[in-house]
Amino acid sequence: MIEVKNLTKRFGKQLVFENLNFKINDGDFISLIGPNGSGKTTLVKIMMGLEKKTSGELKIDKQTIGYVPQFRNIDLDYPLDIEQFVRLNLKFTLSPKKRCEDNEQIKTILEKTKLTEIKKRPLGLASGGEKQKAYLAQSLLNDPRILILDESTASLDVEVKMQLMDLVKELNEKYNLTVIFITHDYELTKKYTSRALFFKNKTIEEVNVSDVSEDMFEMRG
Ligand SMILES: Nc1ncnc2c1ncn2[C@@H]1O[C@H](COP(=O)(O)OP(=O)(O)OP(=O)(O)O)[C@@H](O)[C@H]1O
Repeated sequence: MIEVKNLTKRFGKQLVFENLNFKINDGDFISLIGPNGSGKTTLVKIMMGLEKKTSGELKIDKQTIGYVPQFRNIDLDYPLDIEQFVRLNLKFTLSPKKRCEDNEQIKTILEKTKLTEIKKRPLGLASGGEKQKAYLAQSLLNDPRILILDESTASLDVEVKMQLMDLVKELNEKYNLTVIFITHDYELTKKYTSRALFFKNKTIEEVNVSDVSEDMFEMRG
């Protein structure tokens, strides 16, 4: 569970948000929505221990967070294949036992993310959706209990977005994985998430997913 009490963040004199209060339960599929610059990324950075809070409380197990970034294209001549890319975050080891365990873990993750058949494909030649699946697979190393999708579906075709989200939903349901989905996508919010946290007036309020409307995503200013 993640528990936030009166969480406030300032950058110098700039107040990003104040007095955030919410709980996220294990297995929740949460969308984090709000206009540009409202503090979504800052909040997840604080959750991941990459940014300091100014005040308030945050209870979370930092060891168990996986992170999938926004899609960015990768050069055609990128040297690693999909499997090698997924293995990147493994710690180097000389222990044969640990190597065996790592290989098993990678095999399972490639199966979970439906990448087994294309694991030898050079990442640079993979489609946008396949690249995002490779990032998703990499984020599952070390068996995270919380998965943060930071606009991970942006710039993908509609069908590919849905495929990625179907896969994330499957992981959420099968393994009770908690998912926090930062998004500007109104339709994906409605279709996939069960709770929505909305940044408004420098704080957060929970809204019913059925009440989420397009104007909640509008650009600031
Ligand atoms: N390291 C930093 N130093 C100073 N200001 C920052 C820093 N990081 C973010 N900010 C500011 O904090 C505010 C919130 O930014 P943040 O990236 O969290 O918003 P966001 O809701 O994720 O926006 P977007 O939807 O555009 O990604 C912005 O005004 C931003 O300029």
